[in-house]
Amino acid sequence: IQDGWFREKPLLWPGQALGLEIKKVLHHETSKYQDVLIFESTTYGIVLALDGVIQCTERDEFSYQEMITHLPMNSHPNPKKVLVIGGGDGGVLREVVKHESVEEVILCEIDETVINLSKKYLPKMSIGFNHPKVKVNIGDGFEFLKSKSNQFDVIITDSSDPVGPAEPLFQVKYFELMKNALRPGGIVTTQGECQWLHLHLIAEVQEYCRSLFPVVEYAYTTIPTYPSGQIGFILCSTNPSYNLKKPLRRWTEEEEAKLLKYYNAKIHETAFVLPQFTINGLKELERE
Ligand SMILES: NCCCN[C@H]1CC[C@H](N)CC1
Repeated sequence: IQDGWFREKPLLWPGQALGLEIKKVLHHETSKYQDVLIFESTTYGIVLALDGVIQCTERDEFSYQEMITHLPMNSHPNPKKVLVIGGGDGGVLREVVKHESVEEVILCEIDETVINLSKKYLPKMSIGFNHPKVKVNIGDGFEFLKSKSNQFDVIITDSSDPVGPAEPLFQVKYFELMKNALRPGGIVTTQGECQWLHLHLIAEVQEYCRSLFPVVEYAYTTIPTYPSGQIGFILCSTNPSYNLKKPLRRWTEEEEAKLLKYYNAKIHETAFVLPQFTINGLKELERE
């Protein structure tokens, strides 16, 4: 923070940094795991930053929360039991319970401070915690999964970046644990970083996911306050017949207008359409 601006730490995006003008700093503390900053910006509403990296802003969070949730959920025929790893701001929970089929959603977040501060300062996201179908478990998602098998239809890993507390959530062992925790026909989706910045990481994660799942796809969404204005998702399906790229289920256009601000059945499909540099880049990296 300097002269009234927050400048993002170039954690995994060297040489660039998004700036947001600060109206008021609301809270700043060091939790057990990370530096937690919440400030009111002049143009993006309230902002949550962890270790100097923007996690969500009120103005554009819906893009990420809706896409990371509805891409897998609408690719599954009847998702009843859902697990969210991370997601301490509550935004993904708010989206998961929009699906009638859901009977229970468990959220496993390592840092309780993030949940408590989201409940205090991010009510439009933390509203996700106030639903009867929601159960919260404070702990390490990696450890949580070790004792789970054949339990979930969809697992969503809504994590920060692979530096700091979320680092283990990008390793092959973690994907093996998620696969084991899925019911037959289950689907996994993880925060998959950005095609403008992280093709190496995307190629590496896709490679070991392909050794575990018959279907592995990368999709992305546009979101102004994430590095390079985009964020991707890696989706893995245990059922080879699922074509993740077309929604198996969908809301009507009227329902979409009422329920959603970013996702819809058409954008579900276009999210998987990649620019040539990404197609070429991932192919070259796979050959290495
Ligand atoms: N619900 C919080 C989403 C966190 N997602 C990540 C935050 C940090 C970004 N560099 C990448 C996405």
